[in-house]
Amino acid sequence: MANTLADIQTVLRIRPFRRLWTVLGLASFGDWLAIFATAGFAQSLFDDPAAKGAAFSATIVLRLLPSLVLGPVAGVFADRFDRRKTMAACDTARFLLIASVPTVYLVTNNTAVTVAWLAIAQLCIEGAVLIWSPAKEAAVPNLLPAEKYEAANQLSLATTYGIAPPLAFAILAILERGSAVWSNLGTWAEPMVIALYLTAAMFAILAVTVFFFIPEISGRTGRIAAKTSSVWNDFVEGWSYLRTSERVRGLILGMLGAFSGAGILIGVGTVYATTLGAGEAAFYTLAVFLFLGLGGGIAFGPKLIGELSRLRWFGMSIVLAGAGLAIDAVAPHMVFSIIGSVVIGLGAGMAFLAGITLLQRETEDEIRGRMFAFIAVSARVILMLSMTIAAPLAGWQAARQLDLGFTEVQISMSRILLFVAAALVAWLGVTAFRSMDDKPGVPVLADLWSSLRGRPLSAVDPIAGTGFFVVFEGGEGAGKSTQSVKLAAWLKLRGYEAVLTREPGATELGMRIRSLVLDPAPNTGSGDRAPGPRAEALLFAADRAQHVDKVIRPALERGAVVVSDRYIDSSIAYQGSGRALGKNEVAWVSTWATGGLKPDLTVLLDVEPTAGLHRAKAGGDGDRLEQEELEYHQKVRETFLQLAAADAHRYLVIEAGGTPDEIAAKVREAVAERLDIRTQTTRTETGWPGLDSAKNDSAKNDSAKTDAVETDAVPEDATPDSTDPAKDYGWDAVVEEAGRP
Ligand SMILES: Nc1ncnc2c1ncn2[C@@H]1O[C@H](COP(=O)(O)OP(=O)(O)OP(=O)(O)O)[C@@H](O)[C@H]1O
Ligand SMILES: Cc1cn([C@H]2C[C@H](O)[C@@H](COP(=O)(O)O)O2)c(=O)[nH]c1=O
Repeated sequence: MANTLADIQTVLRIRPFRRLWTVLGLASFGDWLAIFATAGFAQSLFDDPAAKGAAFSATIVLRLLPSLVLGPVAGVFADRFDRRKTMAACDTARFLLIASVPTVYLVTNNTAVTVAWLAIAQLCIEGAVLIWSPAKEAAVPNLLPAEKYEAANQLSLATTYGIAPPLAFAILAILERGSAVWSNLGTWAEPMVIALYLTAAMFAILAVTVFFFIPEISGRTGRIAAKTSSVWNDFVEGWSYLRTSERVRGLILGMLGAFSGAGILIGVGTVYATTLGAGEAAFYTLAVFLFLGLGGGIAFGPKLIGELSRLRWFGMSIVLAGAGLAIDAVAPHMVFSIIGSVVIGLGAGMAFLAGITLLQRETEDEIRGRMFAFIAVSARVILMLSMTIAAPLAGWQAARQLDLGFTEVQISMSRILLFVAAALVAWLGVTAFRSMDDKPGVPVLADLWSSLRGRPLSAVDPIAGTGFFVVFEGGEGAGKSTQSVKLAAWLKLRGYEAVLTREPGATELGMRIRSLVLDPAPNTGSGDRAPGPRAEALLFAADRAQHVDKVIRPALERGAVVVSDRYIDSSIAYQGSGRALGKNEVAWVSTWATGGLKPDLTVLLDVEPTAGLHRAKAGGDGDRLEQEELEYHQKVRETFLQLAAADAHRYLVIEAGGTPDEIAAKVREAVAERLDIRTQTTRTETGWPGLDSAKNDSAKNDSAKTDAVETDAVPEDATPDSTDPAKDYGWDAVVEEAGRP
């Protein structure tokens, strides 16, 4: 998934996209030229410096205003009409409008008329942009396979924000510098007049290119031909879609959060820069680093995060931008502010790229235009609002010095606002993460770390049922089999469907694997019959994959309580640590093998290895692993204890020196407590007949519940299926245990 230059080359080899990308490049270039050429042209109409400044900002503001009026319906155009014709029509409109501005000036030679027309033209140009952009964004996915969207977006963003603006500025600079030469030719040769005609010509070329040379843009996967609903219905449909799609809502929320942070940052920027005591240029320096971070995030983000889920990446990037804002808020020195700005840029750039790509992927063709329009408009409104609120507030109240001992920090309103922005952005990032997470239950940092190394943790395969999964772990002879049987018998007697199982060897395939890995002294003949460490790890993982697929998952889906003698932790301890293959590596293989299935409770029976081995071997030689050195078993024990300490909630550690019945009582207590929690939360949704009947029984006779193991018989309908090795395992012992006086 991580993009390389090769991905970008592949994308450019797709002809319709290559043409659209060229169009996009020209359009962005034209847009930047149009913005600054019209603003520059407005300035040039006045001599007074104050009027010049006002004219410049007024033209920019005029461009933002239409989004408030036209914004809500702009996306409807993109979804309702042929996108190619919509784009060509908008380009034609931009050509005519931009060309009209210098023409009116040249024809009337009247400043008032020109200014009035300029204002009208500006409003209309922005209207055209508002309709053009969502049509373009929505068209991209129809020209490319989904896995190429990200590379295409990298290319588009780099063109729009990296190549087009400097080119536009360079053209304007050349025109200004050369004005001495061609201004003698007449008013028509004034730099900004030429710039506007040049821009207009660009849009004429675009209209022709889009209309005649990229027919694929018209090709829709949606239901354009059958559209009969009204514009109003389309508008309402866009809003309803937002309400129903949690992922798209999370995406939009996250993006708007990032824009509000950006607005506050821009609003307080200049005042904040003064608190750093780094001179006038501080603001511009920070802006440069912010944009460097932004470009870095867009260009290298996908490569950096490797295989991380894009849905997770989006939320994380926004939180990263929030962290950057927090760094800026507390930075005692310009160097820290620069670091903060780079971090903000990185986070924002990656969030922007991930956001656009995900929106293209997650939204259906017929609604996509409205979603892009919604983002474009809301982003503008939020940017304007946060800037206008933050800017005047930033200067309110003088800054105070805070002495930290090693350095002094200025506490000012601008820093407080930055902190508010940081908290807001981080909160929205977390909210977006939660509502979009495609790997619930998979630890975030471990997933990030594994993804950076090219091995993302697998998403947990969901389980439909409400079963409960208990695992016994521990070294050799710790008493796992003894306790598994006792627990299964106790559960059966309470009316649960208890499935007693083990690793390795709970399935037919597993039995074969068991003899492959455990049979002692296989080093006969060529001497390579004993599995090497990696083969051993993979054999245990293969046994586990089969075990989960054929025994554990189906049982949990039925609502049974699964009691397993060993599971993943044994691999982590014996192969990861004992064989020194790496605990994380081995855990990753097993997580993949099991689809991320974790036990609800792991009972670790901790036994000193010498004592355990003595019990387990019972005078014999033991299996291949039991024959390992004592040091090996010490490492195994330590690893089990470390695993338990790292997740205390999921583990019950019992010192295995007590009598079997004492240990069994502790296990029962822990299981009963957890099963009660489970039933309280899930019973009304799904029911759990076994448990319900047990509960009813216990309501009738509470004392019978505690004495059940001693007095009840194993229910008849719980007879195991003799063709299934998992059910055969230990069954006789369970029956015997249940009938024990
Ligand atoms: N609490 C205990 N105290 C003393 N002996 C015990 C205890 N629990 C089990 N044993 C005995 O120790 C031996 C090994 O017990 P068990 O098979 O249950 O252990 P295990 O952990 O499953 O062993 P393995 O690792 O070989 O599978 C058996 O003979 C059993 O009767
Ligand atoms: C699941 C699993 C097991 N082992 C080892 C641990 C024991 O030595 C044997 C199993 O014997 P038991 O009498 O059935 O307990 O296999 C392992 O090394 N890795 C594993 O993942």
